[in-house]
Amino acid sequence: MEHKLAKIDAVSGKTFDFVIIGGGTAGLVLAARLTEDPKVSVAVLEAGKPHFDDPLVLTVDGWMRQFMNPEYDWGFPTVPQVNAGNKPFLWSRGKGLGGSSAMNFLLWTKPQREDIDAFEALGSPGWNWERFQEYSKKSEKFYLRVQEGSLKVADHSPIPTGPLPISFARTSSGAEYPFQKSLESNGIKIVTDPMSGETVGTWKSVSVIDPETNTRSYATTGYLLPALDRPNLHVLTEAYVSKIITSKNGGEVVASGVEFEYAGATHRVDAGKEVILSAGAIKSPQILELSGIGDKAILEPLGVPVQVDLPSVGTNVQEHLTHNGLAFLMQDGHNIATSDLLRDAAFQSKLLEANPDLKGPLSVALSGLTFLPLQSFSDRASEIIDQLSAKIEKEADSYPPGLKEQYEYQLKCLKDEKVPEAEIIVFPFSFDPNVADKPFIALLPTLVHPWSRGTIHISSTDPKAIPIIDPRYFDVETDLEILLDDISITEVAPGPNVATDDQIREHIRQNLTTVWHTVGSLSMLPKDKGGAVDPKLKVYGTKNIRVVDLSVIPIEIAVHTQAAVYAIAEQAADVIKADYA
Ligand SMILES: Cc1cc2nc3c(=O)[nH]c(=O)nc-3n(C[C@H](O)[C@H](O)[C@H](O)COP(=O)(O)OP(=O)(O)OC[C@H]3O[C@@H](n4cnc5c(N)ncnc54)[C@H](O)[C@@H]3O)c2cc1C
Repeated sequence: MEHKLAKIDAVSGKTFDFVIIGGGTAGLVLAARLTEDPKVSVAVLEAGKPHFDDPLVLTVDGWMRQFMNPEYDWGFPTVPQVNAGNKPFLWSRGKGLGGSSAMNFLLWTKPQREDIDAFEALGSPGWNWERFQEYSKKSEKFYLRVQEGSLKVADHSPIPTGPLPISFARTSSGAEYPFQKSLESNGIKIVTDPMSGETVGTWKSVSVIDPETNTRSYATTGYLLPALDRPNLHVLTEAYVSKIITSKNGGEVVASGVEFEYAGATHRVDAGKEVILSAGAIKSPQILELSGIGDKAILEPLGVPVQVDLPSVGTNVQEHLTHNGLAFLMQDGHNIATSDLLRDAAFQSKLLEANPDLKGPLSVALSGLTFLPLQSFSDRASEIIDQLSAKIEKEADSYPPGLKEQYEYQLKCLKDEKVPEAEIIVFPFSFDPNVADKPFIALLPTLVHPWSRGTIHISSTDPKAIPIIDPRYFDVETDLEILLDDISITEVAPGPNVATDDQIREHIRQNLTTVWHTVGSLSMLPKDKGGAVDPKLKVYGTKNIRVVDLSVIPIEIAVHTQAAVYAIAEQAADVIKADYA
C-alpha cells in the first residue's frame, strides 16, 4: 500500500488546489471527500508514518502498545497543574495516518443534542443537532447483530452505509452488564438508543470495529484507502509542517502555501485555493501562531511577524477529566475478562470453545458507559447551580469576550435533567504490570462539561518545540465538586484512608487522568465572542485558511469525541465544495 503514497518530488515545489495539514481523523475525511471531484487536486502532509496493516493499530486493544511510543504517540506534556498535585499530565495523541482515530479506544458515541445545538446558539448558523446527525450518518455502516442481555441500539433506519464499519465488540469484559443492572436497580435507566441525541442513562456503546475481521475501522481504512488510487490525491507522510506561508492583500491575509520539513530538508508546497489545518486541537493553534496568526502579545516578544492579530487563538481550551483511583480486583468465578487475561493462551482457548464464531485477534473493548445529570448524583445540585449563577453575575465583567455567553449556555444545561454532567466508564484494562495476570476493572468517574478554561500557546519559534499546554484543571472549583459527587454514586471509598470529602478531594487531585478530548483551542464563534474561525471554518482575517478538526468545538461535548470530528469534517467538505461550486 505504501507505494501508493506520494514521493517528495511529486509534492515539493508543486501546486495543489487544497493543501491539508495533518492526515488524521478530519484530514483524511476531507481529503477523500474533496477528491471525489477528479478536477480537484489535494495534497495531505502528515508528520507521522503510514502504519498500514499495523497490528498495533488494527488490533482492538493495540492502542495499549502505542502509548508513549514516539512512533505512534505525540505524548504532549502539559505544564504542571497547580490544582492537581502540581504535576504535568501526559496528553497522548495519534501520530501517523489516521491520527488519533488510529490510537483511540474505538468507542463510537454521539453527543447529547444540546451539545451540538450549542454551536448554533452561540452564533454559528447551520451547525445544529439535525445537521450533525445527517453528516454523522455519512460515516456509519452499522452491523448491529450482536446484542447482550437486554441492551441494544435501536435500528437506525434506513441503515446507513458509510465507510466506517461499526459494531458491538465481540468481547466485552462481562463487568458492564452487572454494573448497568445495579445502576438500573438504583433508578438509572438503561438507554437502548444512545445515538439519538439523548444520552442520559446507562448503555452499551458500539465501537468502530469491523465485525468481519474484528479489527479497528478508522479514518485510514474507511476514507483514505478507498481513495488512494485517485490521481488527484497526493499523501506525503513524515512531512512535518512548520508554518503556513502568507502574504497580505488589502486587509486580508492570503495563504499561498505551506513550509514543511522532510528528511531533514525544508520544502514548500503551494495551495491554489486553500490551506486547511487539520493537525488536531494542540498542533493546529501552534501552527497558526508560528505562521503569525494569533495574539500579538504572544507573537511579538518571540519575534514572529504578526500577520493577523487574533487573540482567541489557543484560548478557550477545555478537556474531559477522569478520576482513575477506583480499580477493583475481580473475584474468581465471575467470568470477567480483562485485556490482560485475554493474552493468556489457556483463557483464550476456553473462550473460543464457548464462542466458536469469534473471529480475528481476541481483545477486550470498552463498552460500558453511563451519563448522568447533576441532579441524579449530587444532593447539592441546587446549591452548585445557585453558586455558579452568582459567580457568573459577579465576575462577568472580567471574563474574556464570549465566555459569559458560554457559561450561560452551560448553566442552562446544568439545570436541565436531560443533559449529562458526568460519565462513569467501566474500564477493563490495567496499565500496571504488577497486576497483569489478574482481572482488574476500574470505574472512571468523569467530568464531561468542564467550567475551567485553559490555553495552548507557543513559547518558541522552533516548530518542533512542544507548545505550552495549560488546561488549568480545577481553575473553576465547581469542576472538582462535580467530580467529588460523581464518585459518591459508586458508593465505594477510593482508598482505606479516604473517607471525608476533603480526603476524597485530595485523592481526586492526586489521581486524575485526561480523557484526550481537548476542544476549543480554535473555537468556532463570532469574532467578538472569542472566535478563531467563522461558521465556514475560515480563520478570521484570512481569505483562504480553514480549520477542520476538534479544535473548532466551542463548548466541550459530553461524549467521546471521534464521531463529532468525522461529522464536522463531513459537513466542512460540503461547505468547501459549495464555496467553489
Ligand atoms: C488515547 C486516545 C483515546 C481516545 N479514545 C476515544 C474513543 O474511544 N472514542 C472517541 O470517540 N474518541 C476517542 N478519542 C478522541 C478522538 O480519537 C479524537 O478526538 C479525534 O480522533 C481527533 O481528530 P482530529 O482530526 O482533531 O485530530 P487527529 O486525529 O489527532 O489528527 C491530527 C493529525 O495531524 C498530524 N499533525 C500534527 N502536527 C503536524 C504537523 N506539524 N505536520 C504534519 N502533520 C501534523 C498528526 O500526526 C495527526 O495525524 C481518543 C483519543 C486518544 C488520543
